[in-house]
Parts: sequence; C-alpha cells; structure tokens
Amino acid sequence: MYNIVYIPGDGIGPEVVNAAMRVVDAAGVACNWQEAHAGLGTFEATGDPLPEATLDAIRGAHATLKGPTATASGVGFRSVNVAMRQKLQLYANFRPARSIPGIKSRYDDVDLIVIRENTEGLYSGIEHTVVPGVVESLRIISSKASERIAKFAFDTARRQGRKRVTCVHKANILKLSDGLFLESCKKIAADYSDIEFDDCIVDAAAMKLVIDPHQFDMLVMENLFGDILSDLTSGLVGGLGVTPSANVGDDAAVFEAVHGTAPDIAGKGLANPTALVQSAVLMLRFLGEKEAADRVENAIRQVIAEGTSLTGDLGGSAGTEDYTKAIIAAMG
Ligand SMILES: NC(=O)C1=CN([C@@H]2O[C@H](COP(=O)(O)OP(=O)(O)OC[C@H]3O[C@@H](n4cnc5c(N)ncnc54)[C@H](O)[C@@H]3O)[C@@H](O)[C@H]2O)C=CC1
Ligand SMILES: O=C(O)CCC(=O)C(=O)O
Ligand SMILES: [Mg+2]
Repeated sequence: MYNIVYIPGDGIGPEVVNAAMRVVDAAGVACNWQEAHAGLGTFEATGDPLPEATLDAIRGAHATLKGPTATASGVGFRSVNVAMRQKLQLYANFRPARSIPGIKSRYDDVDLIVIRENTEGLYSGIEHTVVPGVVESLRIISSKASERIAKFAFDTARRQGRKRVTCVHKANILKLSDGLFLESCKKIAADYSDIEFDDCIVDAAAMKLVIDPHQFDMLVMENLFGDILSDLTSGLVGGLGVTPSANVGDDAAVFEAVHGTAPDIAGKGLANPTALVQSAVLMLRFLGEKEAADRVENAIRQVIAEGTSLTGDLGGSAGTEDYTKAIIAAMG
C-alpha cells in the first residue's frame, strides 16, 4: 500500500487529478490517497497558498500527484511551484516528449527528454526595485546545483539507454552564469564516457527543435530555458494536453503535468487528462510498479490510436469523463 498525496490545484486541476487517480486505482495499485492543498483556491480559503501541512504531507508520502496551481502575472503571491520545488529541493524536473501514434502533429517518432534545473536560475523570481522605474532580477547559478542536475541527466541517460546529452545555454552572452552551468555540465560529462555530450546555444536550440527534433536526444538546461523549451517540445508531440512531468529530489517526488490551470476550459469537463495520467505513469515507474505503468501507457496508446474518444485539443469531441472511462475500459 502506497501513501500518495494528491493536490487538486486550481482550474482544470481537480478534473484531471480525479481522472488520474481513478486510472491508477483501476490499474490495481493499492494507494492510500491523502488530500492536501495548494494554489490560488487555498490562498483564498486560508491566506496561505502553500501551507506547511502540505509540505509535511509531501515529505511523508511515497509520492505526490499534483494538479496545476495558478499564479497571477505581475501581482499576487509567489508561485507555489517555485516555492515547493525550492523548499523540498525537488531539484530535477524531468519532462519527456514522446509521440503517440494517432495524435496529429508535425513530426512522427519524436522521443526527447528535457531535464530542467528546478531550484535556481532566473525562474526563482528574485527581484527588487533599484529606484522607481528600474527593477533588477537576479539569476543565481551555482556549481553545486548545476553539477547536481548534470549528474541527474547523465544518470537518467544511462538508466534509460540514451546516447547523447546536450547542454542548452546562453554562455556566449551570460558568460558567468551560463558559463558556469556549461562548465559544470562538461565536468560531469567527463565521468560518463559511454554517453556523448555536446552543447547548443538556446536560441539555435529552439530553431533546431522546430526544424528537426530528431537531432536531439536528451537536453539539460537551467530553469527558465527548461520551462520554455518543455512547452515547445510538448507542442511537437500534440500539445500540453499530453505531456507529463516529474519534480524529483533526494527526499520527495511530485508528479504533475507540464501544463497549467487552463482557465479557458476549466470547469467545463473538456480538459485532456492524458498529461496527468502520463505523469501518474511516471509516478508508478518511480514506485517500481512497472507492470501497472505499462498497462496504463498501453491503454492510453490504444484509446488514442482508436481515435473515437479524443478530447477537443486532439481534434475529438469527447470530454474528460468519456476519455477517462475509455482508458479504464481499455485496461480491461
Ligand atoms: N505546474 C503548474 O502548476 C503550472 C501552472 N501554471 C499556471 O497556470 C495558469 C495558466 O497558464 P497558461 O499560460 O494559460 O498555460 P496553460 O498550460 O494553463 O494553458 C495553455 C493552453 O493550453 C491549453 N491546455 C493546457 N492544458 C490542457 C489540457 N490538459 N487539456 C486541454 N488543453 C489544455 C489551455 O486550454 C490553453 O489554451 C497560470 O496562472 C500559470 O501560472 C502554468 C504552468 C504550469
Ligand atoms: O508556477 C507557475 O505558475 C508556472 C509553472 C510553470 O510554468 C512550470 O513549472 O512549467
Ligand atoms: Mg511552464
């Protein structure tokens, strides 16, 4: 029996979390689900978007399944995601983008992994007003965190039989910060002679990914570049409705989708739960439940290949509920 925390989150969060939990239960994995709260709704109800009780629950669980949480632009509280990743030292964000036959997209057979440093960089949002009309954002890069994420990337590459790791950076302009990130990756690469290593400047990497994603295998980068390029790689395989993500540290793991709260479709029963169900598949693999993970993954592939229960983002007319039921039925 696994103790799994679930966080419904905001927007489409409760809808897709509910779907993913039902699929995990149907896969026959015994889970003791414990509800915890975070996000805008939690802030409105309690005054705190990320209560200490939620962090404690995540620390004490085998794993956590998280719905997206809303962060307002410009005003309001600091992102729950940034705070959670830093407080729990969930230093690695694992974001695979794999084609699923039956989903129309620009390319077939895409199989990329974005590894994003999850605790520092510009994404931390450390900012202040220097004088009225002038603000400053700090981009902290440390050799400790950079070597740690590089090691995670190479270990993952080795475990998953990947051939090449590419460091994506802007060290030509950000000579100190991305210079250190690149040097840290090079240093760790020297310990992994079985895996190729190269690097690519981020603007060119974005272009190359769009022109021909097959030229990359695994990409490692700092936080903000990873945020942006993982949405891009999601777009290569059908969009945010299908791509999963894992936030992993030494003491905890939080599985969520790449996507956000999708306010345009929230509460309408239209969200594609595949992304969070695929995140739950990553969670099952993390827990060592390979057979159940394969069963869920095969069901997703079967339902999408059949094409009769697809959600709107994939060109179909099914709702979250129809699609979820189809996945559960496909597992037999
Ligand atoms: N991990 C998290 O908690 C994340 C939270 N956010 C937050 O979400 C809020 C909205 O952000 P946006 O930039 O609008 O990005 P978004 O990812 O919520 O939505 C972008 C577009 O993708 C579509 N989409 C996303 N997920 C989908 C799904 N499962 N099925 C079908 N269509 C889907 C949306 O309808 C929208 O058109 C913001 O407050 C942002 O801070 C954004 C990304 C990640
Ligand atoms: O924290 C947020 O609101 C956005 C998070 C996000 O875009 C991401 O982690 O990819
Ligand atoms: Mg993002």
